Amino acid sequence: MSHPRILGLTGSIGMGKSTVAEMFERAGVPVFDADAEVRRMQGPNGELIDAIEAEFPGSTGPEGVRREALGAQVFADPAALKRLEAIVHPAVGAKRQAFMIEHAGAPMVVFDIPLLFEGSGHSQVDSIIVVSAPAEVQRQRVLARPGMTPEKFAHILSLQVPDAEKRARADHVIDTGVTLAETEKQVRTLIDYFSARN
Ligand SMILES: CC(C)(COP(=O)(O)OP(=O)(O)OC[C@H]1O[C@@H](n2cnc3c(N)ncnc32)[C@H](O)[C@@H]1O)[C@@H](O)C(=O)NCCC(=O)NCCS
Ligand SMILES: Nc1ncnc2c1ncn2[C@@H]1O[C@H](COP(=O)(O)OP(=O)(O)OP(=O)(O)O)[C@@H](O)[C@H]1O
Repeated sequence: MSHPRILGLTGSIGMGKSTVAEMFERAGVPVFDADAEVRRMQGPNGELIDAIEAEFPGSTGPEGVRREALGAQVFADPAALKRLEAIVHPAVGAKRQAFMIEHAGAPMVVFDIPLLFEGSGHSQVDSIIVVSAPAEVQRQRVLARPGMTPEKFAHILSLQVPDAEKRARADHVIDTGVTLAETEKQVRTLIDYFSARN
């Protein structure tokens, strides 16, 4: 059976992936937001709470996963991060399957996958779209976020595939170092391009 063309949307921290995903959504393209699914499943009464509490005692509470505390633990310890991913990633896969069934009739869908290159995401998509801006723009955006420090930023960057490599492996790059209107125009152009190919 044919399925909608799957556009995998990715980019490093602060490159504007969420903003661009919203632009696709506004244009009528269904978007699967892996991060949002994770947050839901890790939130109050989320289906992953018990498994995460069992593996990382004390990491959850009435509000669900204590994200800052768990993040501090797993981002400092690659083996712990692997154990968390082993709980989270299969659950995300199941949600994605349900999304595809729901939107089986659409010409194209977007998978918003922060870690497309870091994980196995690239094998699940038909085309890879990378959002990218100059490193200095990225740095300013991320450091403007509450609770972010230059050290934290450097560490998260070290866990991610470098922007240059992402761009090299992309089928299409969306420039987010420009105005929102210019970026939105690039999104429209891509949608037209994929519409014409269906
Ligand atoms: C540890 C958690 C609870 C921390 O949550 P918190 O809200 O503080 O941070 P957030 O999720 O926004 O991540 C911050 C930055 O780290 C990056 N990041 C998140 N998980 C990973 C990972 N497994 N490997 C590398 N980078 C990661 C994100 O892309 C983002 O740029 C959360 O990141 C998590 O559960 N991660 C493991 C699950 C996972 O792989 N999620 C990615 C989407 S499927
Ligand atoms: N042309 C542009 N395209 C996208 N974002 C832009 C642009 N110009 C300014 N911005 C701003 O940059 C920020 C990008 O943040 P956004 O949350 O979209 O990044 P992200 O890549 O999803 O981050 P993370 O991976 O950390 O979750 C937003 O505040 C957005 O308004």
